[in-house]
Amino acid sequence: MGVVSELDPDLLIDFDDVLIRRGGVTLVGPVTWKVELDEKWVVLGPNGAGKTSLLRIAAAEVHPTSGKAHLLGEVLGRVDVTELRPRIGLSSSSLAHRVPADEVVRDLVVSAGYAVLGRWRERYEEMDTTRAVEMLESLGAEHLANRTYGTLSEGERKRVLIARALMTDPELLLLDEPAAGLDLGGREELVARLSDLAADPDAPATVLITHHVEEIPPGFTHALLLKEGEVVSQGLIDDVITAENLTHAFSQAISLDKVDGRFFARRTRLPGQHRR
Ligand SMILES: Nc1ncnc2c1ncn2[C@@H]1O[C@H](COP(=O)(O)OP(=O)(O)OP(=O)(O)O)[C@@H](O)[C@H]1O
Repeated sequence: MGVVSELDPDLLIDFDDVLIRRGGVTLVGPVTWKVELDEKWVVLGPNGAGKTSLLRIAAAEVHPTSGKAHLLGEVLGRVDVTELRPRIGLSSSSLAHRVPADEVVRDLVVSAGYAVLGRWRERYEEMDTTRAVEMLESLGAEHLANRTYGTLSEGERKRVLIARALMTDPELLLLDEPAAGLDLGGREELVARLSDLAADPDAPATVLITHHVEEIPPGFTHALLLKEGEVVSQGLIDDVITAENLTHAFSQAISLDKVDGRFFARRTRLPGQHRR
């Protein structure tokens, strides 16, 4: 009798009580979380809440200490992660720091398909180069194709790394704090590009980590809010990103506005509270 897979192919992330523990300390979890094919998620929470730890399971970089993690219809722990990883596009600051300064942007993007960084050895196919330029175009960065990575601004680097993450036509796109370190113009440019991506029916399911509600691109559909490793709330974005939930997660009285699909948060001074 054959083994019938019970895994739903439309579920790209299917975590059941996943938890990561190191040295007796729980970094994140238990988290039960499902991300479907057409969903765009934001993972939000204070410093140290466990966002990157959770994303590292989704990137097949670490296995949970306990719980079950299904990724792209495969069971983490039973699948060869080297086959899984090309199906997942990842942009993170740890990756950004590993890129050699003299890497030419076009080669950096093309090399994603070969899972190499800082190695220009193969003669890449012309088709790959064409696709790399298309990916750069989709992030408004085609003019940077011939530049070396070390000469780019922070904002340009972020856009180039997202183009690289999209190069393999991944089923799942993971973006760890893509707007960190950007100035207002850079942030707004990136938010607009990610909003365009969210509206593209061919775009992969996406998970974006951020600390700031202002960085949530319009069109993102769902949110997961973490505090001290645990889920405060998760689900449709407007149900999760609320003043009440943010107040709880950030342990401060937060008021929230939504204008033209964008969120804006600030601390509310409680009655009788004076500036110190
Ligand atoms: N290898 C490790 N060993 C011990 N503790 C760790 C390890 N990696 C992370 N941590 C701790 O786990 C907690 C969660 O870290 P994580 O990086 O996932 O949080 P985060 O929400 O992404 O934080 P930030 O917003 O500051 O980037 C933090 O307290 C961190 O210090």
